[in-house]
Amino acid sequence: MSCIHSNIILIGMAGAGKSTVGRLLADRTGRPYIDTDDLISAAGNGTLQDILDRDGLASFQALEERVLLNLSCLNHVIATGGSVIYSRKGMAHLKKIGWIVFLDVDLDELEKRVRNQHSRGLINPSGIGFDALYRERLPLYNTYCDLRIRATDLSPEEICEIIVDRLERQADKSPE
Ligand SMILES: Nc1ncnc2c1ncn2[C@@H]1O[C@H](COP(=O)(O)OP(=O)(O)O)[C@@H](O)[C@H]1O
Ligand SMILES: O=C(O)C1=C[C@@H](OP(=O)(O)O)[C@@H](O)[C@H](O)C1
Ligand SMILES: [Mg+2]
Repeated sequence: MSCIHSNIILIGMAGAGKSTVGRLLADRTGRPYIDTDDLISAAGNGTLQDILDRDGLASFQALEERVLLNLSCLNHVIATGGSVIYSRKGMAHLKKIGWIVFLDVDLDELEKRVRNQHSRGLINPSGIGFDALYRERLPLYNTYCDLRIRATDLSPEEICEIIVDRLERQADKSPE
């Protein structure tokens, strides 16, 4: 989908910077900001880890899918949680309503940023380590994205700049 009037949707591993970049990008572009983690928290009455501990993995994933399918906004910046790529229906919906940007950060850097792997509410259906989770998810992020940014050595401002630049180039190409 063209990125001009649609939502800009950030995907990537936990710790990739989706929420940080999302807020910045919303400020820069004047678009409202949504974090699907906040919607899950509100709908599930608790932190993500609380919901996971209380209701279990399948319920969490059903709730996440419901939240994704209920998104009907236009022109927003949407930061997702790292686990969205496990919902085929949810991702099909996101593809329809937005332009999907994958923040691709190397495993070493993610491990430095995500120290609280066991209390962070990570969705890990196969029960594997963080490195294996990264390898399991990488092809999914790559499959679903419209733009991949190799973000390991970039600041949030630089990532934001790349996305804004792409938006502006897209706008230049569109007919009046
Ligand atoms: N580009 C970046 N460079 C360095 N640290 C970053 C960058 N983006 C985010 N961070 C830091 O990484 C951590 C996770 O960021 P966050 O935005 O919550 O990621 P996500 O929403 O993808 O899980 C935070 O401590 C944040 O300050
Ligand atoms: O990667 C994951 O399994 C998850 C990442 C979290 O969001 P962030 O990617 O914003 O950290 C949150 O959605 C949930 O705890 C599951
Ligand atoms: Mg986040």
